[in-house]
Amino acid sequence: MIRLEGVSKYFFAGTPNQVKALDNINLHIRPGDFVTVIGSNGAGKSTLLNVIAGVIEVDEGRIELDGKDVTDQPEYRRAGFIGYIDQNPLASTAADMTVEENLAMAFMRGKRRGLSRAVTGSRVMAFKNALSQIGMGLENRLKVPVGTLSGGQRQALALAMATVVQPKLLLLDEHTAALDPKAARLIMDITDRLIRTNKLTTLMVTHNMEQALRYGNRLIMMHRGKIILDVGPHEKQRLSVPDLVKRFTQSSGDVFDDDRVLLAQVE
Ligand SMILES: Nc1ncnc2c1ncn2[C@@H]1O[C@H](COP(=O)(O)OP(=O)(O)OP(=O)(O)O)[C@@H](O)[C@H]1O
Repeated sequence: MIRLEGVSKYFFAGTPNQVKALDNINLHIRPGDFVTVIGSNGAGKSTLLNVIAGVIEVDEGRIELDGKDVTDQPEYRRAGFIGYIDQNPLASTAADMTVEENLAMAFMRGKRRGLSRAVTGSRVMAFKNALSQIGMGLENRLKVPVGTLSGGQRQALALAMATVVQPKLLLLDEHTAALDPKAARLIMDITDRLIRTNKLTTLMVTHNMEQALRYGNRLIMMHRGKIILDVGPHEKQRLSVPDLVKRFTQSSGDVFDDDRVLLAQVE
């Protein structure tokens, strides 16, 4: 489904501040995989999602989606088949547009027609259907400006937008991190249900190790631009948070230094 071969990404290349954010990444994600991604500060997790989405160009290596080389494909072309949500509810939805206009925009992603033709009767049915899967009653608030919704409702809408047209791949970059704990749990439950029901192939970055262990069928851990741990469903089920911290130290030779990750365990 998605395959990364020898992918590297540098920032400030050729300067004293050069950072190798991705260091020869090889990764194969199979259809229906729900992969959680965890790692230390600046490990390269967001960069990994960004190169897959086409937001950032790679310096070395290639990216294949469904056997097709998409390495040089721009972000707007990939947006037609990749859903992407980051942690900022203000960025994932447009405040001055209504719920249905936001969905219309998402529905038109990767298609050629103009936005003006987007909100039609049959599409409203599709929007209502996507929103009712979320289960927050937003299907009854289609005309409401998104700026009046809570952060949790906006991330729920972002999930509906990312899935109103079934994406080949869903990328989630700490999409619950900016929410209060109750809203974060709700959005995570909705996310898990959507992924299972629609069998969505998903890559989810989280700073919460418990979340990384509880959800998905595979877990990868990153450190300094490399994947240092890749565990499948059976091993993942048996791992605890202290096991993960220990495995990090064994694989990296470093001490786990991300306070957010460690503090998240007592949320
Ligand atoms: N646009 C950029 N310009 C320069 N350096 C960048 C840029 N984006 C990321 N980096 C650097 O690349 C490295 C990887 O960053 P990235 O954001 O991918 O890590 P991360 O694992 O998501 O970190 P965190 O969990 O702390 O958000 C870091 O050293 C970071 O400072």
